[in-house]
Amino acid sequence: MSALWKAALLRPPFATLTYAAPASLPGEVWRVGLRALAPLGKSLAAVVLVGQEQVPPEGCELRELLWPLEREPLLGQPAVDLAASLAERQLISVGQVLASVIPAGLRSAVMRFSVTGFDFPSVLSARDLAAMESGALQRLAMLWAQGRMRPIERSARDEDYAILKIDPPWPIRPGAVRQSEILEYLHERGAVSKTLLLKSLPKGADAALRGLVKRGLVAIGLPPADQEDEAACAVDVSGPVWPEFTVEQTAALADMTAAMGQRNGQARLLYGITGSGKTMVYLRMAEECLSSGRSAILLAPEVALACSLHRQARERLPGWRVLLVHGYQSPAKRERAFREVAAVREPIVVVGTRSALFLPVRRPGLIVLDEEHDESYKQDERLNYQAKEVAWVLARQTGSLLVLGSATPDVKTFHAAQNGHVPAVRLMQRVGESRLPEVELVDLRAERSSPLAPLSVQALRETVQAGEQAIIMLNRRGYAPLMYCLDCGQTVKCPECSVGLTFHRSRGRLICHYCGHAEEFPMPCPSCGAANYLPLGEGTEQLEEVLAHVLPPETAILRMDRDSTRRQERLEEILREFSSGKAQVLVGTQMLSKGHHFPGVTLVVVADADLGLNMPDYRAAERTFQLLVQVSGRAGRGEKPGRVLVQTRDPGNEFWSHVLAHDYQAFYAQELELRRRYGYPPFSRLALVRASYPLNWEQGAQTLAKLTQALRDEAAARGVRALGPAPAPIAMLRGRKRFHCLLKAADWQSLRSVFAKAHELAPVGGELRLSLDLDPLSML
Ligand SMILES: Nc1ncnc2c1ncn2[C@@H]1O[C@H](COP(=O)(O)OP(=O)(O)OP(=O)(O)O)[C@@H](O)[C@H]1O
Ligand SMILES: [Zn+2]
Repeated sequence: MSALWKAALLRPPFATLTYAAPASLPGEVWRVGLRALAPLGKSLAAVVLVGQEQVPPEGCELRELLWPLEREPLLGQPAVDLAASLAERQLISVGQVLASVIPAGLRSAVMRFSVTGFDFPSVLSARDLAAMESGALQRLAMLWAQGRMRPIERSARDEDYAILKIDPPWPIRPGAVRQSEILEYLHERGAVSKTLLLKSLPKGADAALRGLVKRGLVAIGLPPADQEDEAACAVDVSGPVWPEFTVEQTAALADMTAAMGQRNGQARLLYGITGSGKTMVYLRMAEECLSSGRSAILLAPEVALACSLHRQARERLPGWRVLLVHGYQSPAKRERAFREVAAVREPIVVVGTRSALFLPVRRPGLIVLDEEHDESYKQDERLNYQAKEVAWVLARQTGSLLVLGSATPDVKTFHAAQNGHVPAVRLMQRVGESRLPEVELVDLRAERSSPLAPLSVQALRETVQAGEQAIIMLNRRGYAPLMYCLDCGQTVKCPECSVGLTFHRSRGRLICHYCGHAEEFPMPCPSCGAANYLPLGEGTEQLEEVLAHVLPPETAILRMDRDSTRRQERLEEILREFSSGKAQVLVGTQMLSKGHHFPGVTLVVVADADLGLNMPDYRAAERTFQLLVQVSGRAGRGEKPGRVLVQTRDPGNEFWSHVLAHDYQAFYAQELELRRRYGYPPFSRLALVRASYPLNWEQGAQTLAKLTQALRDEAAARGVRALGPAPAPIAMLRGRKRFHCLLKAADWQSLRSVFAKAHELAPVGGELRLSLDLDPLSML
């Protein structure tokens, strides 16, 4: 009997089906990770071979694979194993995982082959093959073996992108509705493919777009992320000059290099304070790894940080191939990267964001996750995963070393380090002369009207007058988070979500930060029709305005938040202007806390440190601590010492003492005690079942009640604690009512079983959406 293969479908229903290898081709052709054409119903589908099978399926006809889509498998065994393990964890099929990680162009069954020999036409399509008799297929197989039949690779075509060139307010006629629509659209989403843009907007957008291009408001071309990569690759790199490593760096390198050399899948926590030279250690490790003949994967939580890491890697590792891969690149670019990684045989360096873990890197030896505590390592849309876990699985499967680096490790990671599961390597000194800054609390309670206390204003003035730089962080964009109507006492809410609309003054709009709903402002109050508003609270836009008032008039102030950096060039411009010292003051959201190295900064002000602390979330304290340490770490990185002012309305809170002392370990000890007391991770496994249904769905309450019962019964039977379902903190989002049920258990398996069972018992109609978030990061 011919061999049987398990093949994962790369399109719905994403099932794994068993096929027989056809007699026409020799058995060696078929290998794990190979893409192939397989018959499915009356059509053809692209599949990935995920393993062999011993027993034929019962009760259905066994069909044969048609033809391989490539000579060498696109995916190696590690990539297939990784997909399989993630599928198991997320209760989905391998095909679903593979379909999410393989670029679209490589999932298609529409395929052609070039053929030379016998009397075949020179080009054969997949359909032609499907229609052939076995004799013809056998002749083709001879050509395939001789390399005279090849798949025709459709090289991924670069699409034209529409790119916004100017920030609002835009110089267009008030009546230019179409143009305004295009500009708003691009401002909301960043660069998008021209085809998608025109498809999403009403007719007539084409002409309007041409008008905008002519006037220089919009450009058509490669997306900025692709341009950036090209620019970095054009940089002329000279030989690496490694600095002399510090004693701590040397010890860290020695330990981790030894662990990497054992090739048995170990992990290390690189716990190093801000500015202690962690990045330098990663790069040196990468060089070591490449020299030993294996590839290195270096991940950063955000695109801007990945770009910066990529530049440094290119500088330090000349002569090696260094690839940048992240989610803002165009599909064509990502497809090329995927093919390139699959094809190269020599060791390479892949730098990127979380999705880069799924590239089919052949022989990884080192996987680094910088800023491992960052929440961006978890993906919650489409395919759910936590990159840290995926990386850990990959490291064990491939015998690589996993390095998790942070100044403020995830409490769970540090707990694992304390228990000896993930040995910790420490860098407790800053490199060179720089010292950690002094942190002081500023009591904001007496302050009624200004977002800045007199002490902070004074410090800012002194800094600017001394020719030094300051950073002010306020983790809320826009002008004011709430618009309060003085006549009726209501605040303006999003019609689709149970949250207030944020006033964005420069755009003249009220915007929902959750769904993007926008209203022109000024407008009459939706409740009473008056127009007598009081903006409540402050956002970065307002803070920028306040600063312009209180600082000397010649002070140059920059703002960095999601609104001011919609255009990637603008983000780089801001970073450049600030690092070059052209501007003295940088205001922004948590975006500015991460990774950037500004040696001229001597003062950091945290405008509202209480913001994150009061979130309804067991991780609120951890998240706030991490943010404050990161942003404090931006001060005093040069020769001059730094100062950090933390403004709070709750100065008595014990939490601050750890921030003032930069004492991660004291914070950790206190936090761990709380987690133990309330049974939160790392002392339990947590999952959030999210359910939602449309506001006007009549069977909603009843269906939810059934689900609730099923969840509770199953949880009780398995010793899992179930809290809820209760309305979510954001009880309505995009017109859907939302409910949460928090599950706590000792192990992941029981959580999964409870969810699976509930799913089964309470059949989910089309209207009720149900999802399982394992180890949730956000409880909103
Ligand atoms: N051994 C060394 N000698 C001299 N300079 C060094 C050394 N190691 C690192 N540096 C420099 O010190 C600065 C900070 O190093 P690096 O960016 O690696 O720190 P980090 O720990 O990653 O900081 P953060 O966590 O704040 O991002 C960089 O400019 C880097 O080039
Ligand atoms: Zn909304």
